[in-house]
Amino acid sequence: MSTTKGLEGVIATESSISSIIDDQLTYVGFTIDDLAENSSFEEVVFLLWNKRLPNSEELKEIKSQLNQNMELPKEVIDHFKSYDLKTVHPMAALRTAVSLLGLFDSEADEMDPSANLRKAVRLQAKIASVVTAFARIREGKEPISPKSDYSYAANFLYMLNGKEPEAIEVEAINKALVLHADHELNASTFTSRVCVATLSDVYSGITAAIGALKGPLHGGANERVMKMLTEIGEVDNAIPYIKEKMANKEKIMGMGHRVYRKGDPRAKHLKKMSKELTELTGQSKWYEMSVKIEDYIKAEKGLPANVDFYSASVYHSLGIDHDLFTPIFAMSRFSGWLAHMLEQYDNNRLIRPRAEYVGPKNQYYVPVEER
Ligand SMILES: CC(=O)SCCNC(=O)CCNC(=O)[C@H](O)C(C)(C)COP(=O)(O)OP(=O)(O)OC[C@H]1O[C@@H](n2cnc3c(N)ncnc32)[C@H](O)[C@@H]1OP(=O)(O)O
Ligand SMILES: O=C([O-])CC(=O)C(=O)O
Repeated sequence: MSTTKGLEGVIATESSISSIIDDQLTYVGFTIDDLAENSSFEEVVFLLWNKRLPNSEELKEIKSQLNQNMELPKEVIDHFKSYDLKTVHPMAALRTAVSLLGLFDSEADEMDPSANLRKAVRLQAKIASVVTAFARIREGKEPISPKSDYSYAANFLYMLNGKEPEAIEVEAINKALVLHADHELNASTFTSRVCVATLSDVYSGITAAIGALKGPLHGGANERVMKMLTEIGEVDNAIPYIKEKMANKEKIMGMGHRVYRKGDPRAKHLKKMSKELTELTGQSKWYEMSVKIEDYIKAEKGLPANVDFYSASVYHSLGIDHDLFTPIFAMSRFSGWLAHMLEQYDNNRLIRPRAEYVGPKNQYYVPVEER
């Protein structure tokens, strides 16, 4: 047997959801550039779950289904209120809340495709409410109900801030959601597929995937990017700071990727938004700092900025708490996880690779009193 550390380059499944070929990302054959410029997040959700774009009736229907399912059970709200949330990371709260939501879903263990699609709608709808309810409750505020005529992105901002969002804010969140929705067999998506390949339920699959996304080598990097930018503080400090990190062999968050070599095609959209929003809010230093870091790491290590890098300054410009950055990623990636789990159920086989044993051999048991 031979091993590939981190399963690099291993083709573990067939999928017709998204593809990365020659640094180009597509969802069901549509380029990410086309979707980022033209589509709504709801349209992308439909695309990933049905593997085709919706017509206008179907788009209206998915929007209304998502809106109608956003309300959370009172028990989830009460659960949040029963903790001292100041010490709780929102990704941990989200992981717990999804598991809890499963207890209120009478179809949680139903396995037929239509039941799984209904659960997908309920889960996708409720995650925006979970993230925003958590954010408000920890500030001592009451959660806000969604508006039936708002888009998914607008409702997220409305439920978070309690005021009508500006068009540019909605556009930024919508685009970020489109860009993060799916990404082939990334670590959290693989986790969700491994979980449901045992024929476990989608709540278990999503809970496992949230755990995988939380880590700093994956979705957790966006929060760390903003921590780094904040530590740097001023544009002139950027390169000395990065040089020191690299001399200490520390990784620069938001840089590098397992699959992309030349560049992450999502990053340019976030970079453009970062420029616009930081200028608009008089905080262009975050964008300028980010560009300096990106150029330096590219020149020194040949590593590209990934999707997490510029999303940090985008969300910061929208006034969003830094520890909510990864939950926003999760909110979008729910759609991809659900698509992959539906695909896995559709053509399932248990995922069970092998390990090459490298531990000691031929040992003899010695009774504990003689050791
Ligand atoms: C949505 C997402 O999940 S995108 C990724 C988000 N994660 C991050 O931004 C965290 C920072 N980046 C990283 O840790 C990595 O680039 C990963 C995890 C994304 C990819 O990792 P891998 O494919 O396993 O690459 P690996 O960690 O083996 O790195 C290969 C080489 O590049 C270097 N490298 C990779 N990323 C970075 C980085 N961000 N900063 C500095 N050096 C880096 C490694 O030190 C290593 O160098 P060496 O060969 O001299 O030892
Ligand atoms: O594909 C990966 O390894 C990580 C990533 O960019 C994502 O999940 O969006």
